[in-house]
Amino acid sequence: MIKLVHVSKTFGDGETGVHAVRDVSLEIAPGEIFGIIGYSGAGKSTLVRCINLLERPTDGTVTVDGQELTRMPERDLRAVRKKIGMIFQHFNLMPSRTVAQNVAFPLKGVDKAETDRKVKELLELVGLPDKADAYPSQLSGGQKQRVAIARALASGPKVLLCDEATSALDPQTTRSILRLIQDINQKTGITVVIITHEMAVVKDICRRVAVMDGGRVVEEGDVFSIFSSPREAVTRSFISTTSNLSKVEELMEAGSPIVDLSPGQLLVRMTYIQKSASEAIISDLSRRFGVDINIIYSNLEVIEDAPLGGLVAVLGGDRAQEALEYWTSKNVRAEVLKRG
Ligand SMILES: Nc1ncnc2c1ncn2[C@@H]1O[C@H](COP(=O)(O)OP(=O)(O)OP(=O)(O)O)[C@@H](O)[C@H]1O
Repeated sequence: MIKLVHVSKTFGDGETGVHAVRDVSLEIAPGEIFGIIGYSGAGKSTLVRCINLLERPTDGTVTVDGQELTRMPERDLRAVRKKIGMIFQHFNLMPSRTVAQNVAFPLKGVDKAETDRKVKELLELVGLPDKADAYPSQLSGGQKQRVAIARALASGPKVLLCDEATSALDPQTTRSILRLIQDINQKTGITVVIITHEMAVVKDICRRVAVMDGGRVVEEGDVFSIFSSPREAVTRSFISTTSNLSKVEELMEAGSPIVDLSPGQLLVRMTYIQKSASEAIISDLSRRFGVDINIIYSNLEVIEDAPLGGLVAVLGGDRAQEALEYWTSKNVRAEVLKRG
């Protein structure tokens, strides 16, 4: 649905030029929810604005739904942009217009009866059927984003670009907006691109993710693989924000008594590395090898129907080392952090 080939965007030129996006190639399939994550300044917003040519790339090609946008003159892009809806962190609603008028904005030229029908349908879809006559100032942040989503969908787009769409919202409202986007994706098959600096958002809703750093995509893959086997330091640092498993290093540095070991004990971090890993693995290990497992941190959840995450634990018993090897054979990565 979306194909970027060697896309670069430089603002200004010469020594003062800013290379916001550098040689990015990506393919996003129809109906997929794709995440682009990166720290502030990584180039995410610029890249997403290249998808609808709000920014014209300095180099490379952008193809959406089979049409190469980078070859089109500006006047032809207006029609193409109707296929690409966009929502923003600060909603960008028109304050002097009602909710219904905001949603109807992209429907200019459509007759009144059809516009009214469409607006009603969209407000029902986003769960705000009773807010048609309200003004944006009378709405909560989550409700404003729902209106913005309805407006973005009014022209019947095939792609929805979400630029930090939940960054101004509290965690509970974030979840409800992500559920709504997921619901719309499932009902309509719309392709969704989510720009975010929050790994929790990626984990919650995306099937695949690209990690951006310094204008480049440094790592890309399905969410389970990226979480279980990150290659780049920047990816690991994002993942650590959604897990407490790296906190054990802080305990070790601080010399905490929690990580003092008796002779023969092992301090281990285990993480699932493949979807085939089984959740019964801990009790199984304990029974099979007679090891005591004292869990210090655990962070387990289910992504794509497979357990993801792991735990930090102290293993004790004569067969602790053997038990570790058994874990490894069960698609679990086991790192020994300290030996007693
Ligand atoms: N119109 C512009 N003119 C000049 N430089 C720009 C322009 N837009 C973005 N930049 C620069 O390009 C780089 C990437 O910015 P961009 O907004 O794409 O990053 P981002 O990852 O979306 O960060 P944030 O989440 O903070 O918006 C930054 O160094 C920024 O200052």
